[in-house]
Amino acid sequence: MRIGIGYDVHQLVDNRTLIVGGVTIPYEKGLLGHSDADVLLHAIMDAILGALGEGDIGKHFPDTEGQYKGASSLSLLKAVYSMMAEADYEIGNLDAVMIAQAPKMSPYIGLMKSKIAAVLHCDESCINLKATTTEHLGFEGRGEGIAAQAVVLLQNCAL
Ligand SMILES: Nc1ccn([C@@H]2O[C@H](COP(=O)(O)O)[C@@H](O)[C@H]2O)c(=O)n1
Ligand SMILES: C[C@@]1(CO)OP(=O)(O)OP(=O)(O)OC[C@H]1O
Repeated sequence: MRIGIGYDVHQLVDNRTLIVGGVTIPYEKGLLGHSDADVLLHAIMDAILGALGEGDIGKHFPDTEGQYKGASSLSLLKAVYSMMAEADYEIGNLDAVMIAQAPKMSPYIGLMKSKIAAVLHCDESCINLKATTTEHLGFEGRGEGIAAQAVVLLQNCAL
């Protein structure tokens, strides 16, 4: 078994679509990034890459490369899943938290879980997603950005 953690932050700005956990969420702002800036999927990918001892998403999908401009983070997650499967690992369980004053994430968590489970070829019961505000404290609390943290346990499926 191998464990990994991931953490990511993206700024909330005007004129961007808000995509979190592979789901488009109606909101007045969206996250800024080279890719679609899906902060939750970025934290999950970093956790998986960490567990594999493979660095982070910046190493595999550099933001200096045009091919990742506007990239769907679900497609990047598919590439991370391929690395994981190639190394004979499967998801044991994954736990993640989104830190956002707004919007309310709970209505979208079911759909996020189904999209992530489909890409990672695991049962939805292996994935736990949650959200918290910071009670208006800090950059998340001021609505300037959204953060996400993830922890993943990988199991060796060749054993
Ligand atoms: N962006 C968010 C933040 C929170 N939630 C849900 O609300 C609950 C209460 O949040 P607190 O920060 O006041 O603890 C939290 O447990 C989440 O279920 C949310 O959906 N979206
Ligand atoms: C996802 C990548 C893809 O170029 O770009 P960003 O959307 O800017 O996201 P970040 O969390 O800064 O990670 C770096 C890159 O891998």
